[in-house]
Amino acid sequence: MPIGDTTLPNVPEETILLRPIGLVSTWFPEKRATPRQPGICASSQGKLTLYNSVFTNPEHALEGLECFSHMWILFYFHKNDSTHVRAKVSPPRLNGARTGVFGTRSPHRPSPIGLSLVSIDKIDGATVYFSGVDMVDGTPVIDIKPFIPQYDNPVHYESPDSTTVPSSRLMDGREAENETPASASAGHTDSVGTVLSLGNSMDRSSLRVESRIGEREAPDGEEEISSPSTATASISVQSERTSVSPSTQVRVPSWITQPPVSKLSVTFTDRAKAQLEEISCISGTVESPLVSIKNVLQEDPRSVYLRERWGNQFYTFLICNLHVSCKFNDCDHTVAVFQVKSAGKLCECGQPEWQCSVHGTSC
Ligand SMILES: C[S@@+](CC[C@H](N)C(=O)[O-])C[C@H]1O[C@@H](n2cnc3c(N)ncnc32)[C@H](O)[C@@H]1O
Repeated sequence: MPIGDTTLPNVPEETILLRPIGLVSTWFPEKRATPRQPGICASSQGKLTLYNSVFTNPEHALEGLECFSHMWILFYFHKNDSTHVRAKVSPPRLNGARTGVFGTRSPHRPSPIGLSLVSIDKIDGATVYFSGVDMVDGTPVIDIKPFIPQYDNPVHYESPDSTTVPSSRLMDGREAENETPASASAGHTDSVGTVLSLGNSMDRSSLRVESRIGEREAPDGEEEISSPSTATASISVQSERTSVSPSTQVRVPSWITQPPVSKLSVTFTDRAKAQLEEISCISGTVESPLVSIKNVLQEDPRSVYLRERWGNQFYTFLICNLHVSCKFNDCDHTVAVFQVKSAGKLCECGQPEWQCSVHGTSC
């Protein structure tokens, strides 16, 4: 087909049918307070169970995936309320500024497909257990693919032994082997012109971070009127290795590296702590939910609309078997958890009862 010809043969403009391969189970029954990217709750676990209908033996399709530490999940934003998609969205971390939907990771897009990089914990039959969750419970999965830094990372280079590239931090905060410097750039940012060493002796790569005004990712797609941001920044990945070509420069806007909104400080009242401890006696799983609650709240899960319209408001959400109530204080960038109630027991299999379809109410 000639370049520029926008008509594709045999692909009707509005009807590409895709078949989900399975569903994910996560701790987040609602969109509200679901982490905006997998790295926010890097240790929060989810699982993907393949449908029997896709393959007669779905576990066969997973053979070989266990050799990889991470995988991409492509999923369908099935809980989007509106079918009306706008060209510009207001990501919460852009603090009200609008930007083009394709310049964001907003769920509100013409083809509502999500893309998350997660860490593979275990594969058991037709189920993949993973860490790093930004999906609502029950989200349909369209596809999964192994994460291959040699393919997926623009800073591709040949290492001397061709398989060993330096270990460094991935976006989900875990250590991973076979990772190249660019994906390690998140979280290693500094002010204008700072050169950051990745600290590995093998490739001696360094990051030059040139950023001006700060903003950051994590859109929720809400449309609100506000002044557009003109902030720009670039991250140049520089390497002393000769095999790295100029095309390895990676650029992101400064709202990824330096958000205009600060992280919140999360506190628990004594009452909330006591309630958590009490629930922990029942479920025995409080430590991770506690960490997850903190991680969710410090990133401010509210939409810009909620934040601007309702200011220092009470906010409640569900996480695992917990119903959490808190209060934001936007003046001092704090959020206090004042109540944690049980939102149902945990099933004997360790999942919240609302989530367990196998055991249901019998346990
Ligand atoms: C900002 S998106 C990012 C998803 C993915 N990492 C990406 O970049 O494409 C994550 C947010 O989408 C929303 N979300 C998650 N699962 C969803 C679903 N099944 N339907 C609708 N919205 C969903 C939640 O509000 C979550 O915080």
